[in-house]
Amino acid sequence: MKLSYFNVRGRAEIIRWICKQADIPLTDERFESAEWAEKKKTISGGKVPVLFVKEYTLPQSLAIARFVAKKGGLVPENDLEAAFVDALADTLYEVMTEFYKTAMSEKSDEDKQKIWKEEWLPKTVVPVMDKLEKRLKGREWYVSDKLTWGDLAMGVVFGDVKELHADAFKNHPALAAHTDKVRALPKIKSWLETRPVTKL
Ligand SMILES: N[C@@H](CCC(=O)N[C@@H](CS)C(=O)NCC(=O)O)C(=O)O
Repeated sequence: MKLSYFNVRGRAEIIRWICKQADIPLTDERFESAEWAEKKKTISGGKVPVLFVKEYTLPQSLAIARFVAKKGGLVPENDLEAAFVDALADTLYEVMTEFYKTAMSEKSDEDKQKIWKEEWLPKTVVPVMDKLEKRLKGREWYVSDKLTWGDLAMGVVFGDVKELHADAFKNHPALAAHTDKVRALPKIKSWLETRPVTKL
């Protein structure tokens, strides 16, 4: 299978993590923004990420993530638990959509940092962190009694948040510990050490 996306973590990173954790071979095709106009013409739907699988081109990051997670045993067998993982992924997707709105704007880097710190973090991220913190107290994994792709999605998002705004985790010790634990999973740790370094 081949994943095609810009040379950023963005909406593709969760898919890359799932494939690493589940040992699913994946060609991680990346392209630069300058190549996009030409590339876009070749992709029905004109958006990325897409997964090339057999003769198909599968769009939508969360559909792709769920597809590879199922293959890799990272979706709970219990339907209700699986739905809670989906709900968690949707919540994190919404959090990141707010982040990308600013990232893609014409604002200066300085203004973007200010908006993320003073608006996005307190208004969008912290209310979600509060909810996650409550649920995680006394639990090893967020939904199920074993690791799911929802935990990986949390690791992707909150790892980045923690690097940017470590202070925000002072009141969220269970979430901080969960983030560290996910990022210390041997296959994830190795990916973090070797993945291309990109801004987003
Ligand atoms: N809901 C879609 C969103 C896809 C999307 O908007 N992708 C952006 C990059 S993150 C894109 O292709 N932008 C270029 C364009 O629209 O021309 C998903 O999660 O995959």
